Amino acid sequence: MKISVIGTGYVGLVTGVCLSDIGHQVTCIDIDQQKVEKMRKGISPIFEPGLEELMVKNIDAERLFFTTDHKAGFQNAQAIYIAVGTPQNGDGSANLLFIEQVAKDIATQVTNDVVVVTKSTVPVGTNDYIKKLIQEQLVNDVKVEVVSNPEFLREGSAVKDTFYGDRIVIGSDSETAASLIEEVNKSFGIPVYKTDIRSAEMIKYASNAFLATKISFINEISNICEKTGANVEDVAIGMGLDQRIGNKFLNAGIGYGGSCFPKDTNALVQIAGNVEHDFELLKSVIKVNNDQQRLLVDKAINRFGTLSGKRVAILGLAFKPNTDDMREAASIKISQELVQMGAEVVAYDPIAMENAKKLLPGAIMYVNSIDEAILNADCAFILTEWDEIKKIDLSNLNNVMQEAVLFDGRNCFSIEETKNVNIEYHSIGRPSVMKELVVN
Ligand SMILES: NC(=O)C1=CN([C@@H]2O[C@H](COP(=O)(O)OP(=O)(O)OC[C@H]3O[C@@H](n4cnc5c(N)ncnc54)[C@H](O)[C@@H]3O)[C@@H](O)[C@H]2O)C=CC1
Ligand SMILES: O=C(O)[C@H]1O[C@H](OP(=O)(O)OP(=O)(O)OC[C@H]2O[C@@H](n3ccc(=O)[nH]c3=O)[C@H](O)[C@@H]2O)[C@H](O)[C@@H](O)[C@@H]1O
Repeated sequence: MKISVIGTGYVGLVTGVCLSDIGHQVTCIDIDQQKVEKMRKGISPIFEPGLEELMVKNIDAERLFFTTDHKAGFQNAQAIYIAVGTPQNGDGSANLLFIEQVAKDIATQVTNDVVVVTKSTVPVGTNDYIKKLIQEQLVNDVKVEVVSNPEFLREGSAVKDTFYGDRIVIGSDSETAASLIEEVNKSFGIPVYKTDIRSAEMIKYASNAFLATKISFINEISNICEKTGANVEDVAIGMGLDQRIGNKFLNAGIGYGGSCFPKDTNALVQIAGNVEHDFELLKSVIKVNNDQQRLLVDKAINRFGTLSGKRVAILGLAFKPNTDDMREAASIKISQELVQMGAEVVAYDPIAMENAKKLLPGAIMYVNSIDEAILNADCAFILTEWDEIKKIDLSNLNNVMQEAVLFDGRNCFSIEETKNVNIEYHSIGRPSVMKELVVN
């Protein structure tokens, strides 16, 4: 089938590439000329495992194309996917400016009957609004149907999630349009759940809000564990053995970040507010998350009294491993606080440093390895659980750091192994390990 995808970010590019890989003729459209030129050469503008290989394969097979020209990109397409950003407005609501522009692009430049598929995360009722905008501005005599097809992929495993996702949700008021999109996805072999448009839109927000709730819940439990002497990892394992609870998304840490949980939870509070529903539970989830992002800094202040003049190594900057995305990463707030307190901050991330430089305070020093970051440091903060960071040689810390004090926001190490190498180790929801004094 001939398909167009508008927007080549984490969702649009992965969707376009994977649809081409299952045999469709896909044209990806973006307004960013530089990005398009890169992608034409088979270079991915984002770091996403496995993506570039598939791009090259499908460009070579002449199934995958890139353009900045909407009209050319829409030519003969049976489905046009919308995958542009829906960032957060100042009040927390979703900003639909990119969506509105795309609706205009479609209305004015489509020349054949088409099904418009919304992948972007949009508030309940937005697909009806998109349909209205398109109908109002339509230039040619063509039939346009609208389908909601929310995306559930995770950054860092986006390609895998697209091929092996748990479900594909298709929301439509047209059986023909829904069937066409089911057909597009057939080769993925993933269970399809068809529903009405508004329910599909709500499934996306409810899913992200529920996952965020799970994280804030375990983070609250972790704070109580710290005060009562329990170990949150054992608690999470014990809880997760109950299949009604499940063992996923119970990793306590420094709170959720990323381009979606923070913005989508805020947007759902707004969506609820618009129909006079005060979503108290979700507001608490958001508050718990904001507080959790401060936790490591508080622990460090308790330990050192002041961080002024201390050399602090930050290991990991991205909001999660295997991505270069820095949007709403906990490292932003944490590094700002450290710099404000007068700490000398040295940071390392295997992939996200270039993006980090655009968002983090100018005073931060960036280095190219963990070893350089921890050299002579008074303490180290672990903010992202990259494999490389989980493999640090703990036994060497006493030799290279000023003081071997670790504040681990991702529980990368067991309490036992940190005791064995005699370092000071503060983690989340688990007892702190203090250094034993060795008397000669
Ligand atoms: N990032 C993620 O992991 C996920 C994101 N989502 C949702 O998917 C949507 C897209 O998210 P991302 O891929 O992260 O966005 P992004 O911000 O990475 O990419 C959006 C792209 O759209 C392009 N664009 C903007 N206006 C355009 C126009 N008129 N014509 C053509 N291209 C245009 C931009 O240049 C940019 O390349 C959002 O609604 C997000 O909430 C949903 C699931 C996962
Ligand atoms: O709508 C979206 O954009 C996407 O948002 C999340 O995906 P993503 O943000 O890429 O990454 P996650 O793996 O969900 O992690 C989000 C944040 O939660 C944190 N997290 C996750 C799991 C956990 O147990 N504990 C925890 O603190 C991670 O460190 C990270 O900061 C959802 O998992 C996807 O299903 C959804 O499509």
